[in-house]
Amino acid sequence: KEGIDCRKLENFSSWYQQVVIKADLIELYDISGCYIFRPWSFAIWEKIVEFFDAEIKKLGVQNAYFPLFVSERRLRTEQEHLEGFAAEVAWVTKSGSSELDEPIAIRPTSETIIYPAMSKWIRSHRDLPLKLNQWSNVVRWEFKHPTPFIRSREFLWQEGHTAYADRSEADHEVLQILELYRRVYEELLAVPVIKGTKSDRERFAGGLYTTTVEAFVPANGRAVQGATSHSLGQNFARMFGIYYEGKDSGEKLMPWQNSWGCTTRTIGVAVMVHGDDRGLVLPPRVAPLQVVIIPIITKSASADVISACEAICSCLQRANLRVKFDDRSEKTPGWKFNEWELRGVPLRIEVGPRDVQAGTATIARRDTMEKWSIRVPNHSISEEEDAFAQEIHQTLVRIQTNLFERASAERNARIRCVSDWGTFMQAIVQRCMALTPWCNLNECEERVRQQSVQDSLAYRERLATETDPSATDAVLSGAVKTLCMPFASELERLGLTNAAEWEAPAPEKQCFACNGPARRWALWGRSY
Ligand SMILES: O=C1CCCN[C@@H]1CCCn1cnc2cc(F)c(F)cc2c1=O
Ligand SMILES: [Mg+2]
Repeated sequence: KEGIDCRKLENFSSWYQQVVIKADLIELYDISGCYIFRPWSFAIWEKIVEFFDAEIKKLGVQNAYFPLFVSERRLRTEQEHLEGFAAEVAWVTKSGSSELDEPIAIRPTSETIIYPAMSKWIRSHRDLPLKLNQWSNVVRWEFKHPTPFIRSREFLWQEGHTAYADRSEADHEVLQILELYRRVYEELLAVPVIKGTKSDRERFAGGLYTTTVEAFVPANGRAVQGATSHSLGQNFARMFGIYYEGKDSGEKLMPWQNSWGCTTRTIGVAVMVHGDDRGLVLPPRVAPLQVVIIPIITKSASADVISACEAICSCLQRANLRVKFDDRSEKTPGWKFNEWELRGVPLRIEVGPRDVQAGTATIARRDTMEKWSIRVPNHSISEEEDAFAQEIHQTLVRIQTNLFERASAERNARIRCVSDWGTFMQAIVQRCMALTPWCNLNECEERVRQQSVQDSLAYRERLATETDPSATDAVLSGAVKTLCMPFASELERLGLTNAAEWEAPAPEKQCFACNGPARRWALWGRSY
């Protein structure tokens, strides 16, 4: 199959649609917004699940499974929380040719399914803390343009739902889970994220506060919400009648609840951040295949080359690396090089006749496209085999680190600290994120959203007249919104050293948009 026929930085959306198909991550499907997860992407999700599931079990979370369906009555338990989402709910109204008496919703999230059960299970303080998680699919009938992995009408996720007697324990868990989400992105997917709190406008309205990890796609200048961890306070306990008997007095108390979710959007973010014009670039930690071995066969020396490849393959398999010997005789080495580069395999080992004579092989890194010669072990000496496997493992670690450092440098270069509207809009039209002193008022955020749309349209017009019309499609569409209010520690981690004022802007600081008193530092950007 042919490679990607456009450049990532020239036509990002076409590049992305081609990569997800040609790297065998997904197959298209005849229902809009729905995609088939082929093994190459499902294996990545499995790595994320394996890591996160093990970590939440260390925190005492138990997995359970709740029904896919929820009655209309039950879904409407929480009116205001639903009203904003009603258009996204998918309903079953028939079975066979007969209408159902009552329409049944397909879960878009499971609060209204889980919390009535929780109110039965939580009676005494001894029933707390209750910590449940569900791995499942959910359906949200989005109307915005679908994007594989990033925005789809069905996606896979985990949703955690916990209840605590002690508020501080609940608050602590919110941040523990957020740290796990950071690790999923930064340690598994090599994608840098920024932790912070959502503004009043962006948070989960049914809860108390929302924390988030925010990613960024330099190639198109858009931020992506990576995963969210909410404190619900006692709001849902009140709504669903979840009470328990206090320890000393028999009084009825409400637990403090959290909910947290991470979805298959993770896969799309990694594709967008690391991919290049040759296709997918996979972080070794989640790569379904870490090393592919390719024989360079000539008439004469084929048997020796094949056995040399097989020996290398079994040596690396014994070292628990995910390795494949591509011995297909009907494909040329060149074809195989392109295929495995397109699919993002981190390392390639080539073995030709001269290598067999010299006891060497050629190794090629997918992230830097560097190629060099290495010594292969004498396969009867186990120390040499161990050393070889160790060397390959070290190289994979270097690739993982390089991907994270490269993505971090690119992301950091796209954060502008600004304190007035002009430089704010300049940052935005230059496809950057903007860190600003902000009043933290809802109506101010609303005005920034509206004004930013107008200003970038005006900017687009000016561009169209002054320069070539094509320059205008460089100006992103869509409103600017707050991505998060970064934790002070995050701003230090970003190397923004004047941390002293990061806890809160100095009192004389004014909001960049309305000049009112600045109370927070806010990170803004265009997002998915
Ligand atoms: O984000 C999470 C983490 C996992 C558990 N749920 C929370 C809040 C989900 C917020 N949300 C998000 N989207 C929704 C879409 C709907 F169609 C709908 F009926 C409800 C919702 C909805 O409540
Ligand atoms: Mg939504």
